[in-house]
Amino acid sequence: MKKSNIVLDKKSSQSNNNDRESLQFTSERPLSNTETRILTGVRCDQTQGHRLHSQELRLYIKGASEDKGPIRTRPLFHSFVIIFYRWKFLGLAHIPTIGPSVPLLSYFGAYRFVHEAKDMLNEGYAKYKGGVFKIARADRWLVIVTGRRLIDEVRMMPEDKMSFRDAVDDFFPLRYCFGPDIRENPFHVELIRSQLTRQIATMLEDVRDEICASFDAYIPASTNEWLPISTLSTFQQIVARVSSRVFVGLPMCHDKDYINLAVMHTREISRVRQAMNWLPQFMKPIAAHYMIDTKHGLSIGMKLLKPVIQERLDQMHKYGTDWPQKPNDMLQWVIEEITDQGKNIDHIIPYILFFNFVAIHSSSISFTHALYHLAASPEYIAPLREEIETVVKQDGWTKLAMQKLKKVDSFMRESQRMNGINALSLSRMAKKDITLSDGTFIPTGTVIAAASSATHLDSENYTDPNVFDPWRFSSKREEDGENARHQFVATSTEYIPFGHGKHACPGRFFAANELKTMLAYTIVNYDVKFEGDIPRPQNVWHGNRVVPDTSVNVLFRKRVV
Ligand code: HEM
Repeated sequence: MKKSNIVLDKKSSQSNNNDRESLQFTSERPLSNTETRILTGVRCDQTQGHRLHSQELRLYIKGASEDKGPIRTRPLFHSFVIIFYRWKFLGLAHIPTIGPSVPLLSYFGAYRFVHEAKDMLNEGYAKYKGGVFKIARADRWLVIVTGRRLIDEVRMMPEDKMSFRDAVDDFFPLRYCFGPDIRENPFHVELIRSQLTRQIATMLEDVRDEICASFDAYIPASTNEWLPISTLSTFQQIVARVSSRVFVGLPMCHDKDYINLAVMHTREISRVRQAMNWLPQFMKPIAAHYMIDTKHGLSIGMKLLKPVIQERLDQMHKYGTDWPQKPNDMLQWVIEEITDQGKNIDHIIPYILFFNFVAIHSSSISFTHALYHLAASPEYIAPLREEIETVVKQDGWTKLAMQKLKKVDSFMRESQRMNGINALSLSRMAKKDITLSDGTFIPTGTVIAAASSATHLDSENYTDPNVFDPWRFSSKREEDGENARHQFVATSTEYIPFGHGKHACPGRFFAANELKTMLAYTIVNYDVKFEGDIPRPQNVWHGNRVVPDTSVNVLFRKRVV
């Protein structure tokens, strides 16, 4: 049953000689015993803003306790209630649970979520679509919102009501991995949103150049033999190099130690993040201290990048804001911002490592997902080749050409719909008590997320949702007025692999151009198929993360033109 928010009116307050205080409240609606206990144990102190002796706290809450007399809490019971409910339930008992909801047994639910997240999310979606359900994680409950209306509602909520940053911090404590700057001084989001996105057209030639060089280096295929490639690890390296061309420029993007740092640091952080999800909040700082060697990553980054940064600072000192051959990359933009803020160069490295982290994993997984569809169904190659060759002949490898590649765009979008990188999206933490439009009460501190995989496989949103239809979106784009809505980068309440709303991925415009160029390059230069001609292997779920099965190889052969 969904419960609305509770509004309490203070009726009277009395002090006696023993410094005891008794308060009387009335509530708008009858309360359950659980709610009464939560209020008795936790909330009243905060609501009134002054300290009360809990064992003397007398609450008369209309409906719940009027026939039983005042509720008296005892210190031990009080502490138990605080720990038990604040930590585990946080007033979420009214939200249906997938898996056991009894406090200690909920750990089994958390364990099950690691191995069977797909089944649990599908079950919750099928039962409560249009509403919410909750799933246990070892460290807290996660409330899952479903349906277009609630997704739209979450996307529109301002940061002071539903915080994206606090949710990210909860899922993944950025400060332990990158230091405090990313959280406290998040100028990088605007930098990606404006500078990087605006410069895509200028940068695409470098991107394509780096794609050619890194494919040659990592996929040395010939025309007469099939070369097996372990796709995800290979494309982590390729994406690291291609992105680094834009993030730190030449020659650093060719430096093996730097690329190694970019890939390994990203992998390490993902590994730690998974492990940390098993720990209660209060243990995370302690665990982070032992599990994450932040300083090591930052100090290697500093060792490698310091000479480059110093050289650029010298140029800035000599020439001011512009000089011949001034680098046009993210490192330069971060240096300028940090020097404008009057900070020293130690503050630059965390941002560069963070860019690697957000870009490399997400893009290499997304690319591998799409490549698996291509390898499983080589019949898609001919129409894609035809489109690419026609467009590139006319417009070269430009941003305009990428815009015109509607089939390639549709292929990527469809792959992202069916696979994605995460079964959850739009994570937020409630900063205030909120009642959603379906009547569900979400108490302060609750972490919520939208069920993205289930949304993408809902037949109300997509016809034959479980079928990979590479031209699903390019066909729609042919219809009047539908062109923009079905592009790879377009988000909506039915399409949330990049999130939706204010915090939708700011890097998606760059990512889409990079991934489309990589896919188009693969298609015109190689034939691909699975080793053993197997069908596309099922994705592997690690909790809510969705990755391609890395136990299979894709075979590459240089195309005979
Ligand atoms: C295919 C590749 C990518 C995918 C699937 C992806 C997905 C996402 C998602 C789901 C979010 C959270 C949105 C939300 O919960 O509302 C996000 C946020 C973010 N992404 Fe991406 N991303 C990708 C590539 C990139 C790249 C290449 C960059 C940087 C150049 C980037 C930078 C960011 C940043 C900075 C945020 C946080 C935004 C904020 O703080 O408001 N992403 N991304």
